[in-house]
Amino acid sequence: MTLSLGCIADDYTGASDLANTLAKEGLRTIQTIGIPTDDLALPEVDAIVVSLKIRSIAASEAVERARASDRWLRERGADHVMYKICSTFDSTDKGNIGPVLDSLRADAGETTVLVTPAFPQTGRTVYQGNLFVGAAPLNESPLKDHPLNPMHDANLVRVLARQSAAAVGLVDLAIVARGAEAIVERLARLASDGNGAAITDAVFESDLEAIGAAALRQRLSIGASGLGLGLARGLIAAGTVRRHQRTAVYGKPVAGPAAVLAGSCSQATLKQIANAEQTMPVLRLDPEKLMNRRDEAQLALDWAAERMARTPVIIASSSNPDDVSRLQTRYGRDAVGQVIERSLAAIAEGLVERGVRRLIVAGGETSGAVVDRLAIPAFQLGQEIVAGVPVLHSIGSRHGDMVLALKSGNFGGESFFADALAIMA
Ligand SMILES: Nc1ncnc2c1ncn2[C@@H]1O[C@H](COP(=O)(O)OP(=O)(O)OP(=O)(O)O)[C@@H](O)[C@H]1O
Ligand SMILES: O=C(O)[C@@H](O)C(=O)CO
Repeated sequence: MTLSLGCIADDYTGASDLANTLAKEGLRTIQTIGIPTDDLALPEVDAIVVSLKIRSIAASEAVERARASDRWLRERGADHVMYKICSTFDSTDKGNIGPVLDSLRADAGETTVLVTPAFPQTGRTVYQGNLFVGAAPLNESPLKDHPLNPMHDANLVRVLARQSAAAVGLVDLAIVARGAEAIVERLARLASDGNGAAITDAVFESDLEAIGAAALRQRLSIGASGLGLGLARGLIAAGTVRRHQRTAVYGKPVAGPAAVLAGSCSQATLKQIANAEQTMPVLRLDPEKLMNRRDEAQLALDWAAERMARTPVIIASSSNPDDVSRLQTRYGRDAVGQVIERSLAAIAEGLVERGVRRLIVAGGETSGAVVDRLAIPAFQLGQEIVAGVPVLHSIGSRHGDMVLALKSGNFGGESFFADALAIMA
């Protein structure tokens, strides 16, 4: 297999979002969970998205895993590697976007790396280096209350400069609007001024096409799904990849009970849970009890077992920002995140042991914990449910064929869970 594009995603929902975009644009794409073992049979593809769970771990470990994935992808022929970050630039002053950028840039021998989290389809745009979520600057959006990485600054030039060892410049919209050549010239100028990265404005898909064409002149780029769209269109326009029709469904339909697990505390997920509560049973886990009682997961499984032969069930730890911060003050942010992720992963395993084969998970960290526990090695891309969330068909799962949807916390409309279950039926 010779890859035309290699991608490394810093979380699993982000990986399926990017893989969905690439598949939609005509690239044969699969999502792997980490670096696959040599014995995993993979189909012939144009792009692989290696999913890592490195958004919120120690920077040194994130760097090590990203570098190993980068080496693996390049050994399989990928000339260009995209590092997929969140469209809301989820990170802290310690990283991990800056440290990973610095190390991948050094490995690729690049001078100034193009960075853009813009993804206009989901309302993420960048202007004068400032990230907007819909109409709100990042620091006024719900991301200001994120449980792991609250975002308090919309100016990404500043945000990235705090994380990266190198200086950070800007390719502004006026330059992007002039096209790929103008972007390449600006990057060369920023390189000669000593910048290691360039936040790049983008508002419309045409901006992303110019950005993709410019990025492909280099060996590395960093961004969200919008950048993936630009790279895919650039590869097809250059004739490097032939456009393939997306195959919507692989294999036989998967039967068996369906369940939803939610660990995301985003406003979008909270609304989706409230909406689903009108039509299906929802178990709201008590996070305080999850922190203290070992049998809480077992109780949730007993609750689900009584219902899931008749109806899909939802089990959620999600709370509003005030409750999240109370819990974190009491037990510490990392401890809370990890204990709840572990509990939801244990519940996922118990559900699958009881026959669940269709599973929706809300939240990137939560999805990482669940998919790791289920030890699913890779996914084929199925139908798109909403922008950024595809149906995923397991490859090589020890539980037999499964279909999953890994929903980024902020994605999807209020009826997402019912809509997804209908498509996954
Ligand atoms: N009630 C709660 N109180 C505090 N933390 C919680 C609670 N429920 C879940 N968590 C933790 O909050 C974090 C949510 O992160 P996760 O990545 O799953 O969702 P998200 O950030 O909304 O999604 P995405 O990364 O896809 O945007 C997880 O670490 C989870 O364990
Ligand atoms: O880019 C996004 O917003 C998502 O794919 C994501 O990474 C959320 O975890």
